Formats: sequence, C-alpha cells, structure tokens
Amino acid sequence: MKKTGISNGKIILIGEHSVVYGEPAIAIPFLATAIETVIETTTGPVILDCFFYKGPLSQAPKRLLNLATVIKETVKTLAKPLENFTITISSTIPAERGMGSSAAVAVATIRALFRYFDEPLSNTVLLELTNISETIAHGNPSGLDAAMTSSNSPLYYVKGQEFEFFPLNMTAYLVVADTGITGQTKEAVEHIAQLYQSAPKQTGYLIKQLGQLAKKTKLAIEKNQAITLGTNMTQAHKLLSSLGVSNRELDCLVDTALDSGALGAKLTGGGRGGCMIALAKNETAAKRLATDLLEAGAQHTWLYNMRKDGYDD
Ligand SMILES: C[C@@](O)(CCO)CC(=O)[O-]
Repeated sequence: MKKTGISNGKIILIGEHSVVYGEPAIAIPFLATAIETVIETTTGPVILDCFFYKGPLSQAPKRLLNLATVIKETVKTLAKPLENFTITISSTIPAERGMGSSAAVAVATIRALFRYFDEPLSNTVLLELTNISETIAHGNPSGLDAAMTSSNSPLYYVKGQEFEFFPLNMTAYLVVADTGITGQTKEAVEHIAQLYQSAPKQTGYLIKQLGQLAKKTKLAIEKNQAITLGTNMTQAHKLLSSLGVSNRELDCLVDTALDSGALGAKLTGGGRGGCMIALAKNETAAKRLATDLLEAGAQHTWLYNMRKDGYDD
C-alpha cells in the first residue's frame, strides 16, 4: 500500500514576529513550492527517506528531531504500531528560508500518515500535531506557519482566534528573492523575546507598530491599493530591522528592490537570512526587479501574480 500527503510553502506578507505576541499577520500560500510525503508498506522498523537522511527513524539525526517527534506523536494519536512502513519526503520548498518548510514537512507527513491508516484528520488535530514539531523547531510558534502551509487561501491570522481567509485580488506582483543564506528563525524569535525582557517599552512599541501595519495592510488589499501595500511593507522591514532580525544581505536586497522601482520591499519569515519580498506594479516591473535582485546576489527569484492568487514564472 502507498499513500500520499501534500502541503505548500508560505509567504508572510506582513506581521512576522509580532504575530507571536498576539498581533495580526497576513500570509499567503506559496504554491510554487510544495512538499510531498509518501508512506509505503515495508517490513521492519520505520525507515525515513528525506533530504538530510535515509535510514531507520530511530536513528534520525538531531536536526530532524521535530520531524521524528511528529511522526511518533501522530502514530501514537492513531494508536498504530510504529513499524512496517517507509516515509519518503520530497520538497521544493527551500529549507530554512522563511517559507515554512519545517511546518510544511510536518503537515504533509501527518496527512500522509492519516491517509495511510485510513483515518479522518480534522484541521484541529492537524494543527495541534504540526505545532508539536514547530515548538521543537522554533521554541514559541505563533501557529501561523502551520495554518498557512496547510491551506491554499490567503489568511489574516491572529494567534488563538478563528482563521480569517480572504481573497488577495490585487493588481500587483510580488518578487520573492532568496538570499541563499539559511534563516535563523529560532534565534530570531529568541532574540526578540530577550529584547522584550531587557527593553519592554521600546520592543512592545515596535511590535504594536507592526500590528497596526498588518491591520492597515488588510484594508489596502481589500481596496486594491498596491502603493499603500508597498509603503507598509517597507515600513515593516524598517521595524523588523530595528528589532534586530534583518541582516546585511536582506537589507542589501531590500535597498536594491527599492532602487529598482519596487513599490515596497521587506524580509519575509523569521529573518536573519532566508527570503525577502518586493512588490511590483506589473509583470514587466517584476521581471526587471527579479533581474536586478539576482545581479545584487539573490540566489533565486520567483514571481507571484497577486491577481491570480497563485504564481507565474
Ligand atoms: C517569525 C515567525 O513569526 C514566522 C516564521 O515563519 C514565527 C512564528 O510566527 O511562529
């Protein structure tokens, strides 16, 4: 027997980090990237076959602790024996680039396991199990990555509140550019937590500002106001920079994007590496931006047509 589970990448448009503190965030599915987990019947111990490792699940390296734990917890939830199958994971979501790869791996694998054992999977259970993995990966996840990598509609997200999906429907393009440097989400989240302790007033102020921008951004999207969206993105990047979660490479790509006519630009995801996004008014401007970003050192770029709520390449 063979069963499959899938998930997609995600892009945070606005509100990363502040979402951990209860402020709203807006994320969009990044269907250009995906993860597929295949579970196949074999005999003997569970075998894991993925990007970093192939071998018995029980001997998986420490960097796969979140994945190994979520597999064990899922099988426990299903009350099934942890043996006699092989888990093969393939991914086009670049790892540790702020695109939600850790949550997406968990989502695809939980889905595959539930299908393999022919059990229905509720969204609540899916998100609870994914957050076990995310807690190991990030320490204090907001739940946004789990919510977005398991869905293909744009989401206005507030931790602990009901999900608010909404149509993007904007006449604009995003260019997503990968610095090629692995992001440090866990360190960045911990850094802000420490900052909150050492400078609560200043940190709280910056976090609130990010929340305000997310609220304004939702209105701008509803009114198809690309210029306002761009301005908010650039403003958010400045706030995230002040919180210490940008780095030289991200700042350089943001500056390049703005110099080359982007309506706005910012880091996306945990920061300190990973990806940035830039807003372009149309496809021609987006293609020019992508070329300039590659020349400035980006390792890879993707174009995202916000009108079609999908992507173009
Ligand atoms: C940095 C963060 O806001 C997003 C990481 O993709 C962390 C989280 O929401 O759990």
